[in-house]
Amino acid sequence: MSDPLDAQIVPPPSTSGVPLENGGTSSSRQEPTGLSASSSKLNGHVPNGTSEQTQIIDDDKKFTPDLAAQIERWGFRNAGFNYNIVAVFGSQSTGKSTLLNRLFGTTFDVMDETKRQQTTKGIWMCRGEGMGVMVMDVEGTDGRERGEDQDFERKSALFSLASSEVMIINLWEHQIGLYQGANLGLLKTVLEVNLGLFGKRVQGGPQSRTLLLFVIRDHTHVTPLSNLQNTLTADLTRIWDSLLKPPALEHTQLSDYFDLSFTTLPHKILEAQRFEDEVALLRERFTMKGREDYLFKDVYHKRIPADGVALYMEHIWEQVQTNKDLDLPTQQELLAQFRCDEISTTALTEFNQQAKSQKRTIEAGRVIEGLGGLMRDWRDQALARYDRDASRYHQGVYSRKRLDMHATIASTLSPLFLGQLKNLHKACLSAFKSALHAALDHDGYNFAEVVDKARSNYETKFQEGAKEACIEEKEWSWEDDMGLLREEMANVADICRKDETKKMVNLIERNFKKQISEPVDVALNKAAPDMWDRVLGAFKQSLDNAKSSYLNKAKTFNCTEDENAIALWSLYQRAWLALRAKIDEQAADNAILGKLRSHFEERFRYDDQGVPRVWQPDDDIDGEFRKAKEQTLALVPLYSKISPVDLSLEYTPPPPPPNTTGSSALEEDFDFPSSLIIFSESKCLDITARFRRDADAYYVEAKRSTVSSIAQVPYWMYGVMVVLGWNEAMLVLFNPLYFMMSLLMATAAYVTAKLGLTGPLLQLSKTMAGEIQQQATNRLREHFSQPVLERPIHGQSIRATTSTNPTTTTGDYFDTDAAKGRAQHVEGENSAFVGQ
Ligand SMILES: Nc1nc2c(ncn2[C@@H]2O[C@H](COP(=O)(O)OP(=O)(O)OP(=O)(O)O)[C@@H](O)[C@H]2O)c(=O)[nH]1
Repeated sequence: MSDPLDAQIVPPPSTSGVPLENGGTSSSRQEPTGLSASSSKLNGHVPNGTSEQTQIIDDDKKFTPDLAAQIERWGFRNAGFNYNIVAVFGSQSTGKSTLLNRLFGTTFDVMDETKRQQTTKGIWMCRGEGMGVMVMDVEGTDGRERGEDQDFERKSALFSLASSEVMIINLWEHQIGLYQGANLGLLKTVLEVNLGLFGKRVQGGPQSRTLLLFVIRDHTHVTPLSNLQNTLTADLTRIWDSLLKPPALEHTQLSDYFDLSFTTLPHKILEAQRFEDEVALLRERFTMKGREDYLFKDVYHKRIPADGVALYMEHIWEQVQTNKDLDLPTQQELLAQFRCDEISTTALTEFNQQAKSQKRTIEAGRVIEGLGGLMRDWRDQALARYDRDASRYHQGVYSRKRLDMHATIASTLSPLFLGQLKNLHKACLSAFKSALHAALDHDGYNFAEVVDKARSNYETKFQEGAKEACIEEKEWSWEDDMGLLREEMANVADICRKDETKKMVNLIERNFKKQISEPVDVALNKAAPDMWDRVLGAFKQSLDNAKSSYLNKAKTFNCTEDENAIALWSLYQRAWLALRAKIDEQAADNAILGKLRSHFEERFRYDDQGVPRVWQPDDDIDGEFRKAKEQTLALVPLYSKISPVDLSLEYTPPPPPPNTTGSSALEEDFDFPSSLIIFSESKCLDITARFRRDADAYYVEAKRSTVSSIAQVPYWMYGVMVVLGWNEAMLVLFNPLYFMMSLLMATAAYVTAKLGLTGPLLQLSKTMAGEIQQQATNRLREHFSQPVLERPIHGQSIRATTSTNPTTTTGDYFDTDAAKGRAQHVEGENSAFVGQ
């Protein structure tokens, strides 16, 4: 018999002697040459467990619950089929136990010579010493203790036949030929129960045979073995023929079920040595597998794995006890089911612990590296454990239970696989996002390339991880998850693309604003009829630049034509609004008034060469004022609307592309025609009025400046001063004190000049003088800004509403003529003041 696990079974240690009756040992008793070696060779895979005997069926016909444990103690737990069972059958006190102890080194009790009463009650079992044999000592038949009760005899025969490979029939030589003495009744029982037991299987051909080994004791050599053998064979055949067989078995032969073997042993006491020698030779037939007359042939084996023997025997005995039909195949199947379940449960317990160890990690959302390998290991280990123990049982049951076990394993591992897929999915998606953002943080990326690279990278990672974890290729699948991941990555890329497109448009818009800022400032600050031509020219130029930079970048974004159309449309709108914002900045109230004022000043306060004018009393201030004012006021309508002189420069925004609804917030607010108007009509009037007030103030100031020039000190006054101050000068020159002081001052002036301090001193003096002048001017202005009526001036009064400060004017606007009249009043006042 071959078993893949045989090699793992530890060989039993050799023994120096075999136990004799009642547990004694005989060191004098020699094992036949080569026995130890051969038995070790034969049963090397079975550990040499204890030879302690156990009563498997007691006097009350009860089966022991301890057999399984005992078999394990004997070391047969993992022996598989590498064991043999032998039973002995025969009349009471015919030396059965003695024979077994001698043959197998067992420790069965032997009858006490002095009492001559039954020793073996029920059925006992013991492990053969140094060999993988379970030996059954069956209660003797014809026992006076059981009297006419042959029930146990029958049952024990049935039980022995169902379990053992070799049944030793033990009988005295002198019993042969006698009906009772030769145990013919016993033999009849054996054959009868055999029919009931194995008869059913004859229809399909006998599958298991049993060896009946006749051991003829106290052989005197008077009758040769061959004669005894013939007699016994004839008796058996006769009994077989006389049996009432079921019709289907009518023509079956004894040899269909049994092999017969015969041997003799001399008298144990009279020929002690020969007895021992013969026993040793017989023992070799049990232990030396290579011998031709080896007794434990494979064909006799009942094919019950060692770990199931106890259970099998228990079931058999239960059936026998309840007088039920003993159907061995069914029993074997039942046993297989029971044992396969047990083995599977044991294997699954360890498997479940292994699977549970990784469950938490998966539930925590982490990906377990090499989970597939782990799961494969757990599964294979569990199946291997199951195969090792269960494959020896009924093949149908074994395969069926294996499938069940496989399904259980798959269903236990499935949540781990699904969890791993989920975690893998999440991890890949998040890594994809990070990779995308990391790549986009660098300048000069190609969006399409970045997305393709990241997508293929994480698709491959997911695929590899999923494939690795998918250990049930037929039942589990990951392709749907892969599809989902692809979709989600596409969505992420799409969102990212839109964000990046927005960023790009914003950047282009910023650049656009920078580009148009200066040309617009320059054009609007220098008002000219072609002012808008220059603004729109710069706008179009910048817009073309913006469009080409968008299209260049958009190529790498894989944008569709529609998306490009929408983005460009939005860009045009934003560009136009940016231009409008820039214009609004330049056309704000104060800014536009400033522009008008400076335009007016350029023309009114400076001459044609750009030199500031010093108004002389005979200058045509009114004419210049009117001219400059009209020219400036002509700018207001120019500023009020964007309208180029060259119509080709007119800008018309492109129509919105189809399907743009909701795509841009600008769409609803954007009204291009009204955006061309910078000032409304009322605003124009307002600006005009405000400018006029400013211009009037300039006019008044110009007029006043002529008065100031008239008020200058005449040159002859200096001559008068010299004449009148002559005496004082002489006084200084001729007075030593004054002279010394003058000399000191002159020296100080010289030193100052030499030290280069003249400049700072002059500057200081100038500043001081300027400050004094300023103070004086302010005082004078304050004085003149009071209503004339409040001042002690003769002459006629003027209206109290006038003021020199244009910004504080609160009265009605007055036109040029009114200003002229008012200036004349002021002029009169100033003359009066100077006169004073
Ligand atoms: N004449 C003779 N006596 C033997 C032989 N072998 C054993 N005996 C004796 O027969 C007696 C019964 O021996 P057991 O071995 O107890 O016989 P048994 O058949 O096991 O007896 P039970 O278990 O009571 O049925 C003992 O006194 C033995 O010494 C033998 O070969 N020849």
